Amino acid sequence: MADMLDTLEQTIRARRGADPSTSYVAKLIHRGRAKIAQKLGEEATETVIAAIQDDREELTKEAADLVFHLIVLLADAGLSLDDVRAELARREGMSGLEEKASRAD
Ligand SMILES: N=c1c2ncn([C@@H]3O[C@H](COP(=O)(O)OP(=O)(O)OP(=O)(O)O)[C@@H](O)[C@H]3O)c2ncn1[C@@H]1O[C@H](COP(=O)(O)O)[C@@H](O)[C@H]1O
Repeated sequence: MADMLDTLEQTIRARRGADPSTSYVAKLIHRGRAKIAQKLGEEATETVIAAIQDDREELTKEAADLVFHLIVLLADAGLSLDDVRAELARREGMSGLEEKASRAD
């Protein structure tokens, strides 16, 4: 079965050039990188609030919004979830100290 995030990423990529009046992804990308980043920041804040309030249902919804907007931002920047996976896999193969040093580069 295809991973849900991979399917969503494909849909987001396909919607980038769609009509902004019918596609939220197209509308957001049309508004530019700074707007996408702003939305990601808002969703991150809402996720943090839900976590602090220990509201598991709201936390799940806000986390979904956060991941969705992160994929939109990555797509707009010409990056993909595979790039993030590769970075995480690279870190997994390192010792803790090596990983910390590589992030400081
Ligand atoms: N997963 C999502 C998804 N998650 C969140 N959102 C949208 O993110 C927005 C966040 O809510 P806000 O109130 O913060 O934003 P807003 O008021 O709509 O926008 P602003 O004017 O504040 O910028 C809402 O409009 C949600 O509908 C999503 N919009 C689309 N998708 C999926 O993305 C795919 C492509 O969607 P379209 O581009 O609309 O075809 C489809 O598979 C959709 O299911």
